[in-house]
Amino acid sequence: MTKLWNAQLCTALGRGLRLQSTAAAYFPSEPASPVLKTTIPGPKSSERLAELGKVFDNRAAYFAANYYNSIGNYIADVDGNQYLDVYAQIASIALGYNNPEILKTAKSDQMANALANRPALACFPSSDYQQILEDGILAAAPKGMSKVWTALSGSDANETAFKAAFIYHAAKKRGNNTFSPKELESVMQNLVPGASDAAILSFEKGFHGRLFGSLSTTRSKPIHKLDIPAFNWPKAPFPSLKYPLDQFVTENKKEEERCLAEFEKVIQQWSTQIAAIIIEPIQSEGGDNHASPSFFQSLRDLTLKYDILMIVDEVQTGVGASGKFWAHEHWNLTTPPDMVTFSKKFQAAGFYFALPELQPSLPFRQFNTWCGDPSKALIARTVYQEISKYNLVENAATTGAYLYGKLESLSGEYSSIFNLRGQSTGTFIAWDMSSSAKRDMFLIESRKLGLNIGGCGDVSVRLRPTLVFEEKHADVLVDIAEEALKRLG
Ligand SMILES: O=C(O)CCC(=O)C(=O)O
Ligand SMILES: NCCCC(=O)O
Repeated sequence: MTKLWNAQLCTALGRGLRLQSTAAAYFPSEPASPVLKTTIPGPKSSERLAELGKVFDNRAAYFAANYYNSIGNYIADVDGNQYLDVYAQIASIALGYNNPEILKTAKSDQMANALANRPALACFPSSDYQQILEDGILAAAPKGMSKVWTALSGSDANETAFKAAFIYHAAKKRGNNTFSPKELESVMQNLVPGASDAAILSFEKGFHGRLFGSLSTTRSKPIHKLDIPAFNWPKAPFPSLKYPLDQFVTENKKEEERCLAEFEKVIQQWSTQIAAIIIEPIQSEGGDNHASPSFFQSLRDLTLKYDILMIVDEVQTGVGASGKFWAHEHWNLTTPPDMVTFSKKFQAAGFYFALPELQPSLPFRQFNTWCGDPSKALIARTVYQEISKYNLVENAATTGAYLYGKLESLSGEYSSIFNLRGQSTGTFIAWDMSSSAKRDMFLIESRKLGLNIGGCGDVSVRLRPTLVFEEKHADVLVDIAEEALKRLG
């Protein structure tokens, strides 16, 4: 009895301690608050950026970082300043800077071997690649998916998913694996029937990358797309919800119904086959736009009705920050999506799938020299294992709920921040400000106060901290945000 009680107490304490102190356990010397040694940007940062700018376009740079001195949730710059980082390399640092377990993996023999002898994976895979995948990327696979194709970036993950969708539909139409002479000849002229005129449908304000195919599905900002040739592919509206959600239930339901009706109309009227739709669970670059689980369920139903594949782009939402490992788990779909793409916090990129037919009938069709990178798959394995060991998805959910509560109070006090969103999506929280200029000023003032924070859409501020972001970090974030708001007046 005593033994059992002790065991239960230890488990409960261990869990509590883990939830409270993972950052402290990993990073005993993480600062308690930002360290500011110079004005921001500091003189060395400006000098470094000016030098780098002579050979590399760094006009988007915020400051010159010092990654040796960055630790946990704090990023350092070359002037010795340390900022609480709630942008985390555009949502891409899962376990904090210089995480000891990531460093251990980085310094392992297996990593050295993978880096020194980078394989052309499809032709010469190493004997341990399956195990690396099974213990990491595949162990994390969304429900219903047991296969993966690894890629090089989020854009590449999406584009390889598009290719799988086109090849899948063409094979289905053809009914066999024999290509006609006309197909073989026309494809070399970039013409149908060898080249496909099928399309990928995406949503207004969606962001799916910047390569040629993925850019055609990106609809967030004109500046990304200007001057680049684009496919003539369809788009459908994404709901524009009103906040707070509980005050606009009827309006928001109507808005989602409008978007679904429009979506179905686009499908019915499009003149060529729509091979797949691609959608983010929370549109990120385009402004942190949310929709309800029932909206996504209805989309899924419509894709099944019209024999269109559903690709869920979890490049930014995946790997824990939404309070679920995969954000689409919030929807409880009756039928899983056909493909789920990933990158960012996993460092490795690619797409998961279930249907065996999403693998082309022949090799060298879905192919390039690298087909991913075992060194990144090793990092993904450590990311997954550490997330599991320390319940970091749960940490994102509970810290997010705490942070949301504090921000809700702040938005009650300061009318300059509104449309707070992300109430039950972990630390995936955002809000709007009255104009782009105001939002940009807020980001700059926050940085001057030691908070590295990012924007999205035209007027939104988005939070993308690591998975080892805890309540003590949330307190620092909210204090600085309040001070920045006061300074803006
Ligand atoms: O800002 C984002 O959400 C996406 C970042 C990115 O991949 C890009 O801008 O190309
Ligand atoms: N989508 C680009 C994000 C870069 C930035 O504004 O920080």
